[in-house]
Amino acid sequence: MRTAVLVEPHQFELEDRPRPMPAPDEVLVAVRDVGICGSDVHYYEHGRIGDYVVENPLVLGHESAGEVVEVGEDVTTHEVGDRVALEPGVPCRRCAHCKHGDYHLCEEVRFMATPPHDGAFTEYVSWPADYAYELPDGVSTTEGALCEPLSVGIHACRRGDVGTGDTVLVAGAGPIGLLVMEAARAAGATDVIVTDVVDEKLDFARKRGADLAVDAAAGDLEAAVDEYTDGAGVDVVVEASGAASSVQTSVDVVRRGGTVVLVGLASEATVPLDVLDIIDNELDVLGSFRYKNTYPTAIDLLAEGVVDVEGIVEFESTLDEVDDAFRRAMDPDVIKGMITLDS
Ligand SMILES: NC(=O)C1=CN([C@@H]2O[C@H](COP(=O)(O)OP(=O)(O)OC[C@H]3O[C@@H](n4cnc5c(N)ncnc54)[C@H](O)[C@@H]3O)[C@@H](O)[C@H]2O)C=CC1
Ligand SMILES: CC(=O)[C@H](N)C(=O)O
Repeated sequence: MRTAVLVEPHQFELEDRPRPMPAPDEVLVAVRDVGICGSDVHYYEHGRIGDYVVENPLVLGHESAGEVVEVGEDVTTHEVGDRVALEPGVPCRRCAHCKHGDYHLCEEVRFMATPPHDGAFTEYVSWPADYAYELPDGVSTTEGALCEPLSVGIHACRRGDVGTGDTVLVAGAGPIGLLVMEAARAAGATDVIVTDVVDEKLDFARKRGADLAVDAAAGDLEAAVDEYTDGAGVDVVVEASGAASSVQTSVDVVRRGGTVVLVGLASEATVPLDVLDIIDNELDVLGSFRYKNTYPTAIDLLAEGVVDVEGIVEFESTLDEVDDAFRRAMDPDVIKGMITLDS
């Protein structure tokens, strides 16, 4: 099977690898769509993300969906021909976190495209059946692949307890921020303010229904939020830019008693933060890491037409064009690229 392998930064090789055999509890999936995530681009450019270093050739891609072509002997839940979205992180199922229900915090998780685990830029993936979610008619495999970043948005909104009538500020209009916006609307937020520092991203957010889109670099964000909320501040901020300065700004624009959810991975591990602001205003400042139990929700929201994810895809390429696709995805103005396969 054709597989795009990152052999060193900025260099993919298309290899012919043996097709995997499904284990008894797995399904073999012919991959149809794989999103290019910011983390894939980061590994492509730098060969590492923090402590995760690409020491051996790695298959990238963790936002994937496809069609079941074979089922393991113990699998009773799936049939050949089912279209499925693959949840890319499979936990150990035995540790305290797994037993507590926080399987996304499992330290033994096997997460696609995170060294040393291969991802989905390949023709076939064999994956545990219970992490392969059937897509109903009407939900495309492109949407199935985008259940992954949508899940990040759903989990962040659950962490922030976003609810009916809330005003939510989303910092960063990349794919994650835009899908946080979708998840916040689905959770009942009536007002969504989006910030970015790139005009094209702000325009894109406006076109996708942001009530207010503000340039965070222009220096008047707090005033803009004050004006929009009559001085109250927003109920929830979801920080999805990863910009260090945006962490303090998030604390500045949330209302007293409100919640700040940190999703963006700040490039500097320590960021300045006025702790008195947090105490005096009794803020909840929470981390949000990946997701748990979100795929069924994401698929329901897509089936009901409550969220739009395909609208963030700006280009599609084939596996043979993976190098070009990654070069294109490196453009800061581009939101999302997809690799499509037709094996
Ligand atoms: N916690 C988690 O589980 C996950 C975290 N992430 C992180 O979430 C962040 C967002 O991911 P993507 O949307 O893929 O990244 P992205 O880089 O495509 O989007 C970030 C956006 O923030 C904008 N930005 C930069 N500085 C800003 C500022 N000061 N204020 C407002 N916006 C600003 C950029 O122009 C860009 O549009 C990244 O840091 C990523 O590593 C991504 C997936 C999962
Ligand atoms: C941080 C990322 O972008 C990636 N989706 C991951 O969950 O590791």
